[in-house]
Amino acid sequence: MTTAKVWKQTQAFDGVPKLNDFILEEETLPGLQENEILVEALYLSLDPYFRLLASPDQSLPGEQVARVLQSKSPEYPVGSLVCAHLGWRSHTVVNVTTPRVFGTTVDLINEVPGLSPSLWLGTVGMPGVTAYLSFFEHCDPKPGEVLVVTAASGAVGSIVGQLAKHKGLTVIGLAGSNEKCDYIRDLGFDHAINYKTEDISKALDLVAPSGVDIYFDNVGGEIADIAYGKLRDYGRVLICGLISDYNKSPKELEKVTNWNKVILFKQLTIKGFMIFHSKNLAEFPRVRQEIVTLIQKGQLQTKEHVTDGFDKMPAAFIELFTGSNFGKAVVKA
Ligand SMILES: NC(=O)C1=CN([C@@H]2O[C@H](COP(=O)(O)OP(=O)(O)OC[C@H]3O[C@@H](n4cnc5c(N)ncnc54)[C@H](OP(=O)(O)O)[C@@H]3O)[C@@H](O)[C@H]2O)C=CC1
Ligand SMILES: CCCCCC(=O)/C=C/[C@@H]1[C@@H](C/C=C\CCCC(=O)O)[C@@H](O)C[C@H]1O
Repeated sequence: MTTAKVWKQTQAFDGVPKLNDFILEEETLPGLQENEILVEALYLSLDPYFRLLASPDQSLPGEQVARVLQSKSPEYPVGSLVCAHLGWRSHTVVNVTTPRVFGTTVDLINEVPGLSPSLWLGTVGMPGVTAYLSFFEHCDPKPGEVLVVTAASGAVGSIVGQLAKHKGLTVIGLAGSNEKCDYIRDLGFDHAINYKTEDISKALDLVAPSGVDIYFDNVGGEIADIAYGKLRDYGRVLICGLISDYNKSPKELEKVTNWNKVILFKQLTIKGFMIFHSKNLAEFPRVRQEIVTLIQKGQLQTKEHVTDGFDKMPAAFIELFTGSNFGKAVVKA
């Protein structure tokens, strides 16, 4: 008999999630049926989108890297590592033939010497593939252009900025502390703006006096509103995330500018991107390999914010909304 520790939500979130919105429970797991495996979580991912998807009626969402402890599926031998949407659980019995949330599967990890398997939750996983696909396939980037990216030191933003530098763009990152700004400059970003202490509009005018070609939006709200105002003719906006909105009720959302006339006259393109759509899922193996190669060549730096202990899941999740994470947020179980 295996006992699993499982985090559950006690009540609907109201504003920024609080520690008492979560409770840790225990579950006794059943024995294995055909095609089932028992896995133990090694690393669990914390992602901003949980804030919008989580509900007290459902288990808490999210991917984890886990080790197979028992197996009734020959393709998933004991000891192998998997990456899958299993939620906030220490142990799970999962049927490997049943598609999981968003049509995802239980993926075997082909370990790469020198790379921590936790990266399959970050740069080598969903956030890295998001950055790669959304930048290359939806931003139409051209050498010499100017790109602005927000949440720039984070899982998605730091990769977008580095890829844009490799492509020959001028890259401006916005981040929430001087330490984060120093980090993205070290990554090769041309300019870093601390959006908490600087006048964003003036700072952008200073570093991009001729305007911006691509705004890669991870935050939405007031910051996005300022960035839209800096776009030049044929500018592009890729809406990847809106983290500044996730904890707000509809009434609390900032009033933003009506940009329609500017979109028309400047012939701007505004696109949304969601990684877990079948077209993007099919691209994971190819893009994962491209990303691993870039890391191995030293052309892509990764940064993780690892919190030790499954019992710290809620606290580590809340940190995403205070900016206390510095790099891809993962919990080591
Ligand atoms: N469309 C898609 O398919 C996907 C979208 N996303 C989105 O990308 C964005 C970044 O996610 P991810 O890289 O995983 O997370 P990060 O690693 O960037 O962590 C979140 C960061 O967001 C910043 N932040 C938090 N609150 C605010 C706020 N109110 N205003 C401005 N910045 C804020 C903080 O950095 P700082 O200290 O700089 O403020 C924080 O560290 C999110 O919006 C997420 O939803 C992610 C994956 C896939
Ligand atoms: C829930 C909206 C999140 C906005 C941006 C974001 O972080 C996306 C993250 C995706 C996430 C989206 C999850 C659910 C969308 C459901 C839409 C629907 O059809 O109802 C998931 O795809 C993994 C992250 O990449």
